[in-house]
Amino acid sequence: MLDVERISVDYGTSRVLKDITFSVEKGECIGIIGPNGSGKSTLLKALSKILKPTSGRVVVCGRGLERYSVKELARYMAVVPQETGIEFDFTCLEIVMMGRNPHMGRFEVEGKKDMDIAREAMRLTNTWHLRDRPFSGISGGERQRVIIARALAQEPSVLLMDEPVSHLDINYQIEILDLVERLKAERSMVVIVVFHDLNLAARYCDRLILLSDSRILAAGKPDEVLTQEHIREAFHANVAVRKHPLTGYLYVTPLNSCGAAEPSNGKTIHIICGAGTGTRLMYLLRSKGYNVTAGVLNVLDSDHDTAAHLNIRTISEAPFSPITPESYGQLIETIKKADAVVIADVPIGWGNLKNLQAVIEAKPGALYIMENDKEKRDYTNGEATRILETLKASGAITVKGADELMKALGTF
Ligand SMILES: Nc1ncnc2c1ncn2[C@@H]1O[C@H](COP(=O)(O)OP(=O)(O)OP(=O)(O)O)[C@@H](O)[C@H]1O
Repeated sequence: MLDVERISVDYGTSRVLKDITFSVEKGECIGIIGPNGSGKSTLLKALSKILKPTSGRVVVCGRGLERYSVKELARYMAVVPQETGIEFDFTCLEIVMMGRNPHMGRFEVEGKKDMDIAREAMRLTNTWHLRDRPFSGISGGERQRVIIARALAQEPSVLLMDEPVSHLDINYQIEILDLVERLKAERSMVVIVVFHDLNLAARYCDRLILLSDSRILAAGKPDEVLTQEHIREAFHANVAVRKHPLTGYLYVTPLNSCGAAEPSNGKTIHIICGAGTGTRLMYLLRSKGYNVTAGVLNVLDSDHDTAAHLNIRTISEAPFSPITPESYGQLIETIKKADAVVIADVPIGWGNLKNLQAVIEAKPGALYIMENDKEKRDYTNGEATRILETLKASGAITVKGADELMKALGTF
């Protein structure tokens, strides 16, 4: 449907896009992502004939872009630009009706069918109530929706959008992107969208193209492209990438430099945690420059996942498996080397009992036990509770939550 064949674009002597190649099928949504200045808008301009590539070509419906007149192309392709550049005082309905121009003959005036299509486009984008308002007198978000309505009124097979929801509030972001997703499926449209928001890109795009340094750094399904490594390379940013527990879509959380930075304050803290009890703690400790170790943790435990994201050395066990003697031995050694040990607010079941026994055996120099106010159920017939009480009696400091622990460590 749309093929991009080795296009390169220069502005003067500077090459902004190098050898870009990809294809898009009907009913597919492709997200173009990348850091500022990586050439996303330039790529959309090259795809829509606003700009002629220095080399390579774009093929739409089996025909080279150069063989389309502007009007002809507009019957296939609609563009929602970043800036509209409309300065004259048209009403919003007039703006949307402009989307019908490519479908009309030279001396034809718009008829009932055109009006019906424009009205429907305005209804879908919730802009019909703005129809008589001057385009220059409405808000940025309203304008963006009117421009999207104009694009829909073109009834395009290919829809190109440059940051279409950047001015929209959260409700309209979702409403417009849901609408585009629906129309893409119903009308078998090709949709290509430039996104700055990586989470929206992951949610709405079938495939992503990550631009960096004028070339395609990665292309594929969102989980193939949105990896920690790719994001670090393209954006120089440290992020955590996970599946959202509610939606199942990937989401990207920026972290500060803690995951990448080398530990800097010379102190090592070992954390005994599990089921998310250590997540915030690991993050806080790493961001304050501590060398952090963790475990024993089962692979698939959310704390294990966090430790991996933050480059925290972890003693790992297979999913749902008990602690082996080897891991237990490693844990004893690790605790002995640490300046302090923190027992996070762990669920006290058989899985963690050996971790607690290791603390008794290894006798850490400093020990902090995190607890909340809730009464905790002990699934070990009281054995884990007895260990915790023994540890408290022998000088462990009890703290409530990660923030209080950080304060306590300030004096450590
Ligand atoms: N008309 C122009 N003349 C010269 N250089 C340009 C022109 N337009 C863009 N550039 C440069 O080309 C590079 C790519 O710009 P482009 O707008 O395509 O990037 P982008 O990825 O869309 O950026 P952003 O995320 O900031 O919107 C930038 O370095 C930009 O300064």
